[in-house]
Amino acid sequence: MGTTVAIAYHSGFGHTTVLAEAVRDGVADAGADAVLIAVDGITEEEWAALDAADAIVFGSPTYMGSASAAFHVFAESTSKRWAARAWKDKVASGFTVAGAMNGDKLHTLQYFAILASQHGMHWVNLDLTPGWCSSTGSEHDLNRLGITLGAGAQANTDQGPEAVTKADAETARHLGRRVATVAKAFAGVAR
Ligand SMILES: Cc1cc2nc3c(=O)[nH]c(=O)nc-3n(C[C@H](O)[C@H](O)[C@H](O)COP(=O)(O)O)c2cc1C
Repeated sequence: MGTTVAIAYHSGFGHTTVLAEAVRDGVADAGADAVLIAVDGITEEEWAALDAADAIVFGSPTYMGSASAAFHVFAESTSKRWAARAWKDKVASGFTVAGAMNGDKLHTLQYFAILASQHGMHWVNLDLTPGWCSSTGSEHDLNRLGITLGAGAQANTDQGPEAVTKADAETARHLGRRVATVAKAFAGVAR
């Protein structure tokens, strides 16, 4: 059976969905299977897909400096799995988008990393050096926001999903590739 990466995300206005789809494309680039799960309408079949996945990538917009309320509802719904250690040794990572360049999105990624650690999962970082930090850099650079814990994006609040930049989508795609590559290496070793 192939390696499967589940992308468990919430999106209020479509920006996070664009990133989730980019992560999915990166997973496919690495030759693994991706499952997109919108956690605000999660079904029993999708819970089973999360339980079966080798890796879970968490995604949410940054709302009021943290993951959205809908994502937090989902996270709290994982407590029985936490108690059963059901997700122990799965690979994990995360991504977020905010209206501001900073917008406190690091806090959202840190929250995802703590959620993963509560479950005994193995957090995978972005592994991209910061872009857009020299006279030769630009907003078109990969990892233009210079975040390393996961993938971060900025999208104008007065625009729809088309506001997600190519650079940020490519950064999320990179994360998908990296998580899938690590999950493939882990398969049959840690779990
Ligand atoms: C309730 C609410 C809270 C927000 N809080 C923040 C915030 O703390 N920092 C920020 O930069 N943007 C904030 N934003 C803007 C969103 O992060 C931004 O519009 C994001 O792209 C929305 O993603 P989505 O379309 O997937 O929901 C907030 C938006 C809403 C609706």
